[in-house]
Amino acid sequence: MVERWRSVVLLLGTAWRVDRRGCLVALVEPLANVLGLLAGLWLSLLTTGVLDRDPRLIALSVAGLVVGVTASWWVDLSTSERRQVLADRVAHAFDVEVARLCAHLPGLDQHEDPVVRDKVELLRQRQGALGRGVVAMAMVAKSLLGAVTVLVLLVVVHPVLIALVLLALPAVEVARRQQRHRAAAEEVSAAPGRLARHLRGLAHDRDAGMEIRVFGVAGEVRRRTAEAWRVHRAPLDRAETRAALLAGVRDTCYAVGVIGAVGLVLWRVLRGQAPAGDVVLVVYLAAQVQTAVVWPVVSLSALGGTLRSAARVQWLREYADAATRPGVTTAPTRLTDGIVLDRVSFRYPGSGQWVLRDVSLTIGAGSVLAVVGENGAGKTTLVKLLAGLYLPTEGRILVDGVDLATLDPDSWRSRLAAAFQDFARPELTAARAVGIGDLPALDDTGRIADAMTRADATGAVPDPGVQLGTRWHGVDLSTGQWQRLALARALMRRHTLLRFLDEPTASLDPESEHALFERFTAAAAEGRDRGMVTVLVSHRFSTVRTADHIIVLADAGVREQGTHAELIAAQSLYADLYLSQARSYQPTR
Ligand SMILES: Nc1ncnc2c1ncn2[C@@H]1O[C@H](COP(=O)(O)OP(=O)(O)OP(=O)(O)O)[C@@H](O)[C@H]1O
Repeated sequence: MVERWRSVVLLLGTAWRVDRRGCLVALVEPLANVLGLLAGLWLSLLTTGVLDRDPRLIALSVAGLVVGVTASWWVDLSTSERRQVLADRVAHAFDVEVARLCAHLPGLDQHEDPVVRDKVELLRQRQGALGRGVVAMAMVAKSLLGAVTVLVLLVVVHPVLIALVLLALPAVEVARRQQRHRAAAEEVSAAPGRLARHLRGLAHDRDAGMEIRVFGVAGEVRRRTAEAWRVHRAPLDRAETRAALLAGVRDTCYAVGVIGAVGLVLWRVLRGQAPAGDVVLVVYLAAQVQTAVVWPVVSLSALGGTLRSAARVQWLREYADAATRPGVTTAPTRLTDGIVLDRVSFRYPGSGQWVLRDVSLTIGAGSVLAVVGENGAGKTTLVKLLAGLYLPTEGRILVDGVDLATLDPDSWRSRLAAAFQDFARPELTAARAVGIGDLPALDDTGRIADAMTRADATGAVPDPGVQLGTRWHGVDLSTGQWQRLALARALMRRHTLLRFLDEPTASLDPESEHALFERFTAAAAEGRDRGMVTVLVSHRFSTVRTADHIIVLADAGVREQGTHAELIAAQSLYADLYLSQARSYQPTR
C-alpha cells in the first residue's frame, strides 16, 4: 500500500513538474463528465413535461440538456489533445530518468544483472503507460464521480434500484483477478520478449546481416524469432483468455440486473406510481450503471498497471542508490607508487568460473605494462577491473595504496583514457568523434589534429569535418578507419593516470600493431612525470616487446612476467609463443 502511494506521488510530482497546465486540464474533465451524465435527468423531465404539457418544465429541461451536454462535449473535445501532450511530456520525463539511472550505474555488473534488465525492459515497454499516469488518475476521479452521480439518480428513481450495484459488484473481483493474471504474465514473458526483439533486430543490423547471408542462417534466425515470440506471447494470451472468460461471467450477472430494474420501473409506471419520465431515466441509467460500476474498476485496474510501472522506477532508483559505490576518496592527480593487485580473484556475476584467481601484481608508476595471453585468458577482464567497471570478487586493487573500491568512480574514470576492443562508432563529424575523448576539448581543432596525427589517423580520415554515419547522409568508414579514430580518442585526454589499449588493433597486421604500440609507448613518456601507467593488451606476443613489463595471462593467473629480454632468456611459454608467432609472420620464400 505504501508503495502504491509512493507511486502516486511520483506520478503526480513528475506531471506537475513537466506540465502544470496539462494537470489542471486533467482535473476539469471529471467535473464536466458529471454535467454530461445529468442528461438522463433532463431527458426524463422533458418526457414528463411533454406528457403533462408543462411549458416551464419543458423549458427548464431543454436548457439543462443543452448546457450540460454542450459543456461536457466541449471539455471532452478540447482536452483530448492536451491530455496527449501531457502524456507525451510525462513519458519523455520518465524515459530520460530511466536512461539517466541506467547510465549512472557505476559498473557493468549491474547492466548484466538479469533482474535489472527485465525491469528496464518492462519500463521501456510501459513507457506510454507511465506517461498516461496522471490521465489514468483523472479517469479514476472521473469514473468515481460519475458512479456517485449515477447512484444518486438511481436512488431518486427508486431506492431498490441500488440493488443493481450489488449485482454488478462481482466486476470488482473480476477486475482484480484480471489484473493479477496480466501482471504475472508480463513478468514471465519479459525475458523471451527481449530475446524475440533482439533476434528481430538482427534483420536490420548491417553487421549481423553480413554473416547471416554468408552462413545462410536467415531461416534459422526467423525460426528462432518465431519460437521466442511464441514463448513470449503464450502467457500473455493465456492471461487474456482468462480475462475474457471472467468478463463473460461479469457481464451475464449485470445483464440479469438490468432486465430486472427496467421491469420494476415499467411496472410502477403502468400502475401510476411513477412518472413516465422515469422509464426514460432508468433506460438511460441502465447503460450508465454498467459503466458506473465497471469503469471505476477498469480505470483502477489501468491505474494499477501504471502504478506498477512507477514502482519499477522507484525500484530502479533505489537499486541505483544502493549500487552507488561509497567512493569517499577522490582519485589522485599523480601516481607515485603505482597500482597493485593484491590477491585479486574475479568471476562474472552469475558465473561459477574464475576468470582471474589470486592474482598479485605491481604496476609501477610511469611504466608501460603489456598484457598478453591467448583468447579468453582474461586480458579484457583485467582492464575492466583496473577501470573500476567491475569490482574484484576477492582481493583488492590499490591505487597508490588506496583501495580502488573506495575511490569515487567518476573521479577515477576522469583519470582514464582507453581504446577498447569493441570501440564505439560515434556518428558525429570525424573531429568530434575524436574530440569526445576529452569533452571540454570537443571543438579544440588543434588538440584533435594532434591526437589524430599521433594515432596515425590523418591518412585514414583526411577530412576531420566529414560527417560519419549513413543514417545522417554521411560517410561510413572501414573497421580500420574507425579503429584509428578510437585510438586518436584515447590520446585526447590530458592528466590521465591510466591509459589502456585493449586490442583495438585487431584488424592491423602485426608490424602495424607493433608500430602503433611503439607510438603509445612513446606517448607514455609525456605522462611519466605524473606517474601515468600505460597498459597495452594483445594476444600477439610479438608486438609488445618494447613494454617495460610484460605479463602472460593463462589458467586464470599470471603465468609469467618480466621484460621481453628476461622472458626470452627464461625460454619458457612466452619465448615459445613469441618465437612461433614471429616465425609465422615472416614472409615465406
Ligand atoms: N560479461 C561476461 N559474463 C560472463 N563471462 C564473461 C563475460 N565477459 C567475458 N567472460 C568470460 O571471461 C573469460 C575472459 O574473457 P576476456 O574477455 O577477459 O578474455 P580476453 O583475454 O580479453 O580474450 P580475447 O583475447 O579473446 O579478447 C572468457 O572465458 C569469457 O567467456
